[in-house]
Amino acid sequence: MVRTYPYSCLFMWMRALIGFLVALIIFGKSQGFRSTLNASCCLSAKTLVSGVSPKIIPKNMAFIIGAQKSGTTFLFDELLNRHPDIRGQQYVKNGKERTVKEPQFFSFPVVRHEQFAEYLQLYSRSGDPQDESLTFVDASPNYIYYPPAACGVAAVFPNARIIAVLRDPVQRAFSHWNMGRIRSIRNSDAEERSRQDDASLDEESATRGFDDMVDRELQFMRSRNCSYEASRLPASVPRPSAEGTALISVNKWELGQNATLSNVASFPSWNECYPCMFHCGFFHHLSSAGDFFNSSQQVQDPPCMSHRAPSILRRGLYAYQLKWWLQHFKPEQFLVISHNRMYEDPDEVLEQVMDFLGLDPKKKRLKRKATKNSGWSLPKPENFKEKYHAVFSELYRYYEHPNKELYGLLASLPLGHAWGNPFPDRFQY
Ligand SMILES: Nc1ncnc2c1ncn2[C@@H]1O[C@H](COP(=O)(O)OS(=O)(=O)O)[C@@H](OP(=O)(O)O)[C@H]1O
Repeated sequence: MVRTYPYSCLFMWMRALIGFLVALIIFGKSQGFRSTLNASCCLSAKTLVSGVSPKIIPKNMAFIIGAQKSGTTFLFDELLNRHPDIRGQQYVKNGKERTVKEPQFFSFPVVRHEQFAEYLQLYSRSGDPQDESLTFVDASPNYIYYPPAACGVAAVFPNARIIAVLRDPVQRAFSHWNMGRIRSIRNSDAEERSRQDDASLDEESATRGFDDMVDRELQFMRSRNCSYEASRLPASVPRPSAEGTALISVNKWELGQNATLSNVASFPSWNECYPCMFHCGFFHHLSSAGDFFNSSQQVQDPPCMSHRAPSILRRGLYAYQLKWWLQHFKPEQFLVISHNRMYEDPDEVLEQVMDFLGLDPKKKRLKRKATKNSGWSLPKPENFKEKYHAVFSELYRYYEHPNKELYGLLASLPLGHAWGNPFPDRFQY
């Protein structure tokens, strides 16, 4: 038998249905950012958080996301020194308590909740995660560069404080190359060392000099239309393909309302340019981040490998990396610090960071004279000023446009206040 409804009843139902749909749209709008994130992003909050006791998830997390070689070690060490409510991951080695600066947990898209539990447990060794006066810090300077990190952190710590220290990208690139060079010297055995030219050593490509590394990476970026040079990327240049994997799409955060980003439309986003870092072939087969380092898969996917190494120039393209992070967090969650300012006036910058983190001012430890050169400060090769003079000049020209984009981005956001002067326009020896 077919039931019929009087019009008034039908009207009520329709009203209820419309009300329900409106509520759904409103709710969806407020949640849309996050649900899109979970659906299409590298790391789902549900996967991670399920199976982990909420009691071990810190109430306050802060992330020093980079950039690599920008004084992040100094910043992390000094924060721990200057405020008792700052905590890092803690573990015991050879009977001694140690603090981990760089957990690097969110750099990898393949992580399981067991590993997340382990990540959290190391924090809970240094304090009660539920204690709201404490701030737990993860200072992994490669987070700014790896797209999965932004969505991973947002998925589990949506209220996190994000700190970025940015250094002149040319000096940063050189410091990075120099670190690889020195590591390579330390790692290679004596016989190997005697055969190699000291200045040409590098961890990723053991015999390359700085100029060679720069050339190689520039060519790679240009071949993909992902060098972010204004002269090379007119609006008509086709956007890079997704390399067989789904492009990551997230709704834009409210950034657009205030920001006046000059040419968002003509440049591919950071994750469009390097989508491989999300779903890279070698990541598919691995069950843990640890496996990555040991796996032979690393060499089985050459196109993806070139996304990872070498990357001394790409790591200095801060504007595009920050725009990606800004799609996951509100602008007021960020503090961007100029490396130069931190070097010139470490006390003032550290005060600013502690205030940003909302730490109890009464508990600040007595101001101590900061050691200017703590962290990694490595000997530079002889004759590097003469040897690399031309390439330094070329790089200052190269970064002119990306830096301009960065300054525009910072000026248009409420985080601009922590920023100092623009980067120097020549190499400071
Ligand atoms: N106070 C202060 N202010 C600014 N810069 C400083 C400071 N202390 C150390 N440094 C320099 O920072 C460089 C190391 O950076 P990181 O600690 O971020 O390196 S790492 O990514 O963790 O390897 C490294 O740069 P280079 O010496 O050019 O390699 C350090 O000398």
